[in-house]
Amino acid sequence: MKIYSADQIYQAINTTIEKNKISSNELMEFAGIQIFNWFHTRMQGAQVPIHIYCGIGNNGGSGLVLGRQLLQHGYNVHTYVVNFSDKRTKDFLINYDRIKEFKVWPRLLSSGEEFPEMNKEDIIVDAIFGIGLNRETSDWVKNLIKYINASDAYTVSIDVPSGLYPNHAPEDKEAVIESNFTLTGQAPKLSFFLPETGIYMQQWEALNFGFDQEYLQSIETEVELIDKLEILPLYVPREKYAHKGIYGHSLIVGGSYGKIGAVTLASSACLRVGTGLITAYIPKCGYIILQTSLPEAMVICDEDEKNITKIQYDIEPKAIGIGIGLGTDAATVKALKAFLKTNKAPLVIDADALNILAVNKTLLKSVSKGSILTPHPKELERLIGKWTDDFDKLEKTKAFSKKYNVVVIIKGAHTITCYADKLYINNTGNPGMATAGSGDVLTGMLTGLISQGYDSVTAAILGVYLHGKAGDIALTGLGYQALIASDIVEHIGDAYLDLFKKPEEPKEAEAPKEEPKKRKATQVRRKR
Ligand SMILES: NC(=O)C1=CN([C@@H]2O[C@H](COP(=O)(O)OP(=O)(O)OC[C@H]3O[C@@H](n4cnc5c(N)ncnc54)[C@H](OP(=O)(O)O)[C@@H]3O)[C@@H](O)[C@H]2O)[C@@H](O)CC1
Ligand SMILES: Nc1ncnc2c1ncn2[C@@H]1O[C@H](COP(=O)(O)OP(=O)(O)O)[C@@H](O)[C@H]1O
Ligand SMILES: [K+]
Repeated sequence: MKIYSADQIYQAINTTIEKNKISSNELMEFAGIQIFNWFHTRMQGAQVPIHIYCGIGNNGGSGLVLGRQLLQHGYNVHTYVVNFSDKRTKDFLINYDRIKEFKVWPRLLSSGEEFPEMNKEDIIVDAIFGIGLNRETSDWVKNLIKYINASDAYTVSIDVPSGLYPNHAPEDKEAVIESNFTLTGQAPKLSFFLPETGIYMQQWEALNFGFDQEYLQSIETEVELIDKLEILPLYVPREKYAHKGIYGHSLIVGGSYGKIGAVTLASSACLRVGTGLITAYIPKCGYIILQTSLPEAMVICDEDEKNITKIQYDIEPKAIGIGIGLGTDAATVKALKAFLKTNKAPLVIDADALNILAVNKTLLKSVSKGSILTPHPKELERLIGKWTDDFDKLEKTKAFSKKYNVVVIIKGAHTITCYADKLYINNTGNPGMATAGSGDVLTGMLTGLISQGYDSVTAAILGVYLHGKAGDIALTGLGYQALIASDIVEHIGDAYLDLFKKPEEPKEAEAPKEEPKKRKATQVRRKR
């Protein structure tokens, strides 16, 4: 799914209006009705008080359309206008007038006013700011946002949690709505997926706001969200007459005394993802461990007992995963330097190999074409330096990727694959994967995918997706705490099989039950 910038969304709104010869207000009405339908399907007429906070721009206008629709259908609605400016938009004003048809006069909130009384069982709709936010909010609006956050009532934001910019970091972390559910127009925004800004919402859903589809499809975006739909065209099926030689010989270089398990995990993941052959290059101390725990793997031993001191072999690997469990012994650093100068095979560089590169940056020039770097946040910082916020981190990573012509995978809850100016945000995976060795599994998978012939960008996008999906499937029956890295390996097959499962049919709206929906909503609510 494409992720549009705020400018691109405004362009889409303007194009939709011009091309389809509709007014901006008609488009807002359409969006407001979609939001109303979302509520109506879930609430089925329940008389829970709904407090709608509307700004004076078009986000607020959409809130007023929702308010009018809810009133028309007999809901218990309280509307407020957050009067942060006297520059009200035309469509806000049209809808401000129209809600009065229902003999409802929204309460005006401005500096110095008491904030409305609310109960924690109520529902709040946040339509204060949308993507038009362009500067820090005034103190009283910030206080209102803090008041809403402290209310403990279920909060649904329209388009974005107010105070959150789609494409850069908020100046003040307290001046952002903590939303339980964000109903976003057409496609999610970049800030929904970054660790510092994604925390402002628990869930989101993209609603059809009626923007011109043809135009949306024609826009090139820098950012894409990766789900099954994006993955299916990347998958290459196996040939009937295939033999193991076709799917490549992978080499995993790593391990040191006490860290042979990392190589075992990566090698088994590499096999499970489909490599034809696998060899592990390890220090002598790992020989029996590896041959016993993974009989499918071949092993080449370094002459040293505990560390890798020379990377030499007589095989021709199609891809090499390097760095896991490697350590940073002086002899290992020397071996890595010598190896990088002669190696031509694409690399998947992880863990200590990244740390060695970070303190010997000139070595980055010797990294072979088509290589992938897989840093977790600390390793990334060592490579690209400190960043001011997550958006700055992305810019620095892009610059790094371009400078050294490498794919960089920024590991995290939403792992991001960066190649030059493009960012691919992964949407599988779960916090159960924050466990020792899960990164080693990813390294093995990526190596195995390149060996099978996927180019490095495709291998990165596909590998990260399958890794997360395997973790998600493993989670069932295990739970977050018990999931360990070997479980991810064991479910790689299921992650492949899941690609070909039909998507679940959308469930019909449930008939209203005695228990009102809002109870359910309050029970699952977890504000920070
Ligand atoms: N037909 C349509 O157009 C549709 C629009 N839709 C909806 O419109 C939303 C975008 O609307 P929007 O452009 O009016 O911006 P919005 O976020 O409501 O902000 C209002 C204005 O506030 C101002 N301002 C900014 N920062 C400020 C600050 N810190 N403190 C005080 N004032 C501040 C700034 O104006 P300024 O003062 O800079 O001139 C800004 O323009 C979008 O998110 C979606 O929900 C959908 O319903 C689909 C149909
Ligand atoms: N909260 C999370 N949600 C989804 N995936 C996660 C989460 N935390 C970690 N992961 C994934 O687990 C892996 C951890 O990698 P890494 O930190 O290198 O682990 P290790 O060094 O122990 O192998 C990454 O692929 C990362 O994306
Ligand atoms: K909002």
